[in-house]
Amino acid sequence: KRTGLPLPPGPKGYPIIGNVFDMPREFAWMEYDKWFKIYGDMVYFKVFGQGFLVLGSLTRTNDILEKRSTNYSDRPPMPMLRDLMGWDTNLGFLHYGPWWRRHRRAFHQHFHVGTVHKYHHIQLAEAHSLIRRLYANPENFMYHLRHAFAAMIMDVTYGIKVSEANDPYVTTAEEALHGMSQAAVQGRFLVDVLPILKYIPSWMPGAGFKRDAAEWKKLTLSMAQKPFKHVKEALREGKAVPSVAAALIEALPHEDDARRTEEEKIAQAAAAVAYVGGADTTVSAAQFFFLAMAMYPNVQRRAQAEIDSIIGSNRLPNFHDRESLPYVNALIKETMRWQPASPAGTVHVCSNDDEYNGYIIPKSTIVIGNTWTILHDPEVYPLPEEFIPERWLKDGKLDPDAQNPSVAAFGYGRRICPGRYFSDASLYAIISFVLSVYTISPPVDNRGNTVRLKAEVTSGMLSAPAPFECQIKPRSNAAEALIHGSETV
Ligand code: HEM
Repeated sequence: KRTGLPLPPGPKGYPIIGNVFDMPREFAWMEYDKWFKIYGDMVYFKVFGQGFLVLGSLTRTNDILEKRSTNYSDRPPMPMLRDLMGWDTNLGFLHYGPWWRRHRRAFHQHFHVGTVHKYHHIQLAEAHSLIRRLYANPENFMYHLRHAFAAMIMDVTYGIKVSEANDPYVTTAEEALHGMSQAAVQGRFLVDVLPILKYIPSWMPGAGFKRDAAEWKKLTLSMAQKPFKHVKEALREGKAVPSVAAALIEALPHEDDARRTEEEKIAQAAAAVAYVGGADTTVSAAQFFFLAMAMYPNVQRRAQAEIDSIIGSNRLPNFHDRESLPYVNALIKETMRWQPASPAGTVHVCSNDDEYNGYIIPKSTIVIGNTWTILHDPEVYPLPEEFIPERWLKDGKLDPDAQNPSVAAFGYGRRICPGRYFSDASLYAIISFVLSVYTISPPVDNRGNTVRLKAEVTSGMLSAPAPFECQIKPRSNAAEALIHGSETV
């Protein structure tokens, strides 16, 4: 209140505890969506003195998170994750500043829009393995999608071909990610509210969180160190295959150089974050695609008709075909919009007191861009709950004026997802292959009736479809031949 300006509007709270009872515990993005209808498109609330500002329109995210991004690109302190569980080198959690910038640069040089084409052959090969696995066990499609993305990212990042099941690198990464998602739930660990607790000895009663954190930390470190070490050794023995980690290691200063240790730390972290950033998000988007196909058969038929007319049934799609498949591209955009994997984005922090539109936004306010609301704005996307790829098309082509889901789906400002181009290509490979050879349909019950599927999602930091069943059947004999064939590109 130093400037005399008011705080933005929001639910009235109690002294000291603030809005602790209003703060949504589950499906926060839906709750915020309701608040915008009451308080307007920016809502401020406090929990134990910590201010939160939730933004509910593209105008607000553009004005605040994009145009003022120098002041809104920090992350909150996360004592449990960062100080105790070893996630302090993760680009996504780093405080904004020169150290973050160095990590971001290291990552960006291997995942920017002009370079991701180098990984297309890996993405196509893994999409092919996916359609083979779907043939063998279609009921495990959710798992197969996870495996497909893990295989893509491990090959691209480390040149490691993961095994079909129980791969040690993948198992460690998945366990580390599980620990991270547990600790990322706001309010789950008291140490995140009272950071001083991180100093209490592990043996003390009530310090169970420290013992848990120590176990999780082993996984976090192992996830980053082991595959990186593998590449270092392969390089030393002259056996390394091209990979992001190999390129990062080869660009390091000489072993005797004083800068080496620090640069190597950055290289190791930049490689590891690819799995962390991409796994849950891209996989969730691919799973939503399966759900959409099972719910919207006409959309699926139209996409398949396009593929059949452009590609025929004697080969699988490749990246050269992409421009000629506007409907498939529209379908990918609609997947990102319909059920965004990150519906409440990732929190940003305001570094210095700011004034905006007659309001004060105090330093340290946690700012949330509510992606769900932006991508479900009925003025921009009529019937937002429905899956309608046609909304992205005009005269049979992608409509350049349609508001792209990437205005919100990948976050905002300087922290916008640097893996978005890789993710988009991964989804294209998976979606175009699956549509070419399979028909996805809803399950049937014991009496042979079709089960009506609904778009039910999980809650948490990220959103994925709640477990569902569907039928996945080859479209024809020619499709079966493609599934078992060896041709990919
Ligand atoms: C559907 C797929 C994906 C979605 C929806 C998604 C979404 C996001 C979001 C919302 C953020 C936070 C942005 C912000 O703070 O405003 C983010 C950050 C990040 N993403 Fe992604 N992402 C996806 C795929 C990927 C992939 C495949 C990778 C790696 C190859 C990746 C790597 C990262 C990294 C490293 C960050 C942290 C950036 C930073 O804090 O500076 N993401 N992503």
